[in-house]
Amino acid sequence: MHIQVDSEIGSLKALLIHSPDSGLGKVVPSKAQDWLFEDIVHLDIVRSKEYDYYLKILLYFLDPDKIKGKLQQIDSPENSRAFYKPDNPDFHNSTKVIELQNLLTDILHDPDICQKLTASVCAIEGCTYQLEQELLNTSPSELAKVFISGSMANDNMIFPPIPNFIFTRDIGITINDHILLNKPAKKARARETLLARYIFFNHQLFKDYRDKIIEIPDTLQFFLRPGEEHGEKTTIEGGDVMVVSKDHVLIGCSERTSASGASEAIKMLFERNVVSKATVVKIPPKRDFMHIDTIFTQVKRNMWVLLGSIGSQEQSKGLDPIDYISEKRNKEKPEIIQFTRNEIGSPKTFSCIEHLLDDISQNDLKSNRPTEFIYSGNNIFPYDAREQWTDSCNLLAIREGVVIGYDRNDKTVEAFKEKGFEVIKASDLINKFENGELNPESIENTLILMPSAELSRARGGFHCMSMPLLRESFKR
Ligand SMILES: NC(=[NH2+])NCCC[C@H](N)C(=O)O
Repeated sequence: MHIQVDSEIGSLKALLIHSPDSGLGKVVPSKAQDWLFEDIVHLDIVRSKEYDYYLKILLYFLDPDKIKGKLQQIDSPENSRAFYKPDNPDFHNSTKVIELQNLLTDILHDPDICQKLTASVCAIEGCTYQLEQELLNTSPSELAKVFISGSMANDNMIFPPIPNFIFTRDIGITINDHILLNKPAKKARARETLLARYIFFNHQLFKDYRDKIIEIPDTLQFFLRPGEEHGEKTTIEGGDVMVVSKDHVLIGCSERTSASGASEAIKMLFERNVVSKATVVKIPPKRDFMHIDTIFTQVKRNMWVLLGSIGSQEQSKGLDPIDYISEKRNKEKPEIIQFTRNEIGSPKTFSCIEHLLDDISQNDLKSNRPTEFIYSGNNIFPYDAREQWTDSCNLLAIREGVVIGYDRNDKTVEAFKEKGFEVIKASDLINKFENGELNPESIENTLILMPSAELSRARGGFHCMSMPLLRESFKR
């Protein structure tokens, strides 16, 4: 396995994903908020009417042999979605679109690892010794399901599910040939981190990269502080880390990534020579902005989608006295601080997000065209905020100019069309691929729309639902 990601938009060649497991269908309303869902989702619809399309699109672009010309067969009712079920013998088993659950199953075949991981999971979930023994007698593929869904084969819930495991972006980030593991802010995501750590350090796939995995330790001061709740934990989640060029990484300081998390990450990336420039984007610690990738992502070397209220627009003062009296307008303004490896002591600042993104497009990526911005909800209130909440700004670039997003963000879609983008529903695109009318190589400047009514309730988009491992090197 070759691992290398040096941009947000180079052609995607391999990624880690996790398809919605039965745990998503066990979120209860009283725990939805604690488990970081705002609502409960309908599992069957999330899978067969929504996520399966994501998988088909990914396979068509990354691993077409698995799917091309075979869809009628794959999707025929008598196959009951076997192709999409990780534990089924007819699972697609792509080595480009890689399912985390299967990597977990693989490592659990090693008795030593199985024992250690079972003990660790039982420790963090407070299981009895007897339950631990029972789990040790469970087959690797079943055990992987239990660790992820929290339920035994007989459907008994033994610990909470980890429904956010579908957001593979957040568990780790590939930065060039290194993998930065997360340190989650929320308890609901702790087991995901444990499983991911075991996978990256033990799976054969990553065996050449073990000394390139970066883990962020807690600071000593943290555990010496009195009390149970620590406001200033060292935390970092993948949605806050963006590799915008081979030398430059953005790190959000947000509800999920603390100042010390960002600072430790920068120090380690500089020490190991992974990048030479790191920019911290400090955003308000709000639920709807949980990570920086919920408010902006990249579409092309000179094009970005973002939420206008955190950009320059809102800050410009007009002829209304309130602009000068009220502080409110500036509250959402991010603070942007850029460090370079050799001059940490003299950071540079940017006055607004557009200036930073423009600098990246022009100077890091050497775009020879003016930088353009597409705004959530076409920058019209209240659609800007509504559509950001349903991930209008959280797009996954399959390659430069070809991005995947939700079908529910109508005004943002209009904004894309105004910039000359083709907009096509995933199901139509797949049909056109199947009947030969279109082929993945020739698609450009396109926004692919995924069905989203249920999936969007999980509060993340396709940028969150992907952890790129390999992108074609970005040519400047
Ligand atoms: N990179 C992201 N924006 N991830 C979104 C994660 C959504 C998830 N429900 C959470 O709150 O943790």
